[in-house]
Amino acid sequence: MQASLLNSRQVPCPGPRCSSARGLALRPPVLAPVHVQPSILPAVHVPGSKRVHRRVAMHRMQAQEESTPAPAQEHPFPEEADFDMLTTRIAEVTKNLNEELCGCSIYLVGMMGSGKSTLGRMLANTMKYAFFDTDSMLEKTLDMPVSSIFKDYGEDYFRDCEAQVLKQLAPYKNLVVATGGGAVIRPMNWSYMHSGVVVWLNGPTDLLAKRVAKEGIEKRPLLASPDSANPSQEQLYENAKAKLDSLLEERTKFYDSADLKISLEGYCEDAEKGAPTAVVMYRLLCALRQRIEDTKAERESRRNVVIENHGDVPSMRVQESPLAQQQQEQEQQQQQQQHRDEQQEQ
Ligand SMILES: Nc1ncnc2c1ncn2[C@@H]1O[C@H](COP(=O)(O)OP(=O)(O)O)[C@@H](O)[C@H]1O
Ligand SMILES: O=C(O)C1=C[C@@H](OP(=O)(O)O)[C@@H](O)[C@H](O)C1
Repeated sequence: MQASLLNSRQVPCPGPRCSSARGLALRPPVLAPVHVQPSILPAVHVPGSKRVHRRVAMHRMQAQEESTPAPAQEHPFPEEADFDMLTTRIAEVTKNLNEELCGCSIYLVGMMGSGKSTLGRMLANTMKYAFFDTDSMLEKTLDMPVSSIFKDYGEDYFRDCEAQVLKQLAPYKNLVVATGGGAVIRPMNWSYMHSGVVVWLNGPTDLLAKRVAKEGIEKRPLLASPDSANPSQEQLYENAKAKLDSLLEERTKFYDSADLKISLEGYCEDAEKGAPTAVVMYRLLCALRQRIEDTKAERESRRNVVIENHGDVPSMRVQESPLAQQQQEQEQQQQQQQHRDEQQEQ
């Protein structure tokens, strides 16, 4: 089965794109944001004999209702947090976030069961972004479940298709994309995902195994065990845990390349269930905001080069930024004060 690349004419030109690989949320707003409209979404041309060519449906899902209140937290909530407080905090941290991100897309990566699809929908809804799930896009395009794609065509073919989907999404802004757990293993996919911010949802494998065992592994062919046709819940969990452990070992080096790493761990009495989706989203939003603040401060503190035109030959001079100047002044004042204190002591 040969992989055919998507005809480039099918991908709307987004304008010049920054090729820098890391921290794209922080990239200066050189681009006019590209707002995704369902009607301009590209058709995904997947490789292989079927050559299915369909318009990709838009999935702007409603946020999943979180019925469980947030559990008591050590971090980020100092005290017992209730759902109202969490909602308020989420609203606070989301304020002006879109403008600051300049529509930068968010790519969720992580192992199976880490909640990429669940969180992705909620995040997209909160940020007023469009949501895409690469597995669902492939299933719709090929008109078959992920497990059948693996069974009938093999994992390589699935990975080729997955790469095509990511390539097609990369030019767009204002997206939350839930990727498949193995998308990270192809280096090329990183070049697509780094058109946005890549966020790793990182949780312990026993938590992930519990979730996928509960859900059933039909959607996740890599977790299927050849040993038993009708596995018990416990066998499902054990098989899933063993497989997830070995996959995580292989993949950690890839996940480590993400821009942000968000913990799924729960706290206190709900520890074994992991943090509720809304709490994970709050952590993610805080991390995004923090990254933006850090970058702003870093930019501010950089020296500016000033070209001066005194006479015939322009000369170049390095000028401190206002923030750096302020810091220098403060340091000077502190030194002077220290000097005065020392003199007084003598
Ligand atoms: N924060 C969470 N708390 C409890 N269950 C969750 C949470 N996030 C996801 N789940 C459940 O875990 C399972 C896997 O979630 P999913 O979003 O499909 O993960 P992924 O897309 O990463 O494979 C689903 O049954 C989902 O309802
Ligand atoms: O980890 C993986 O290699 C896979 C994860 C799955 O997606 P989820 O992570 O959404 O379960 C799906 O893409 C496929 O079964 C392969």
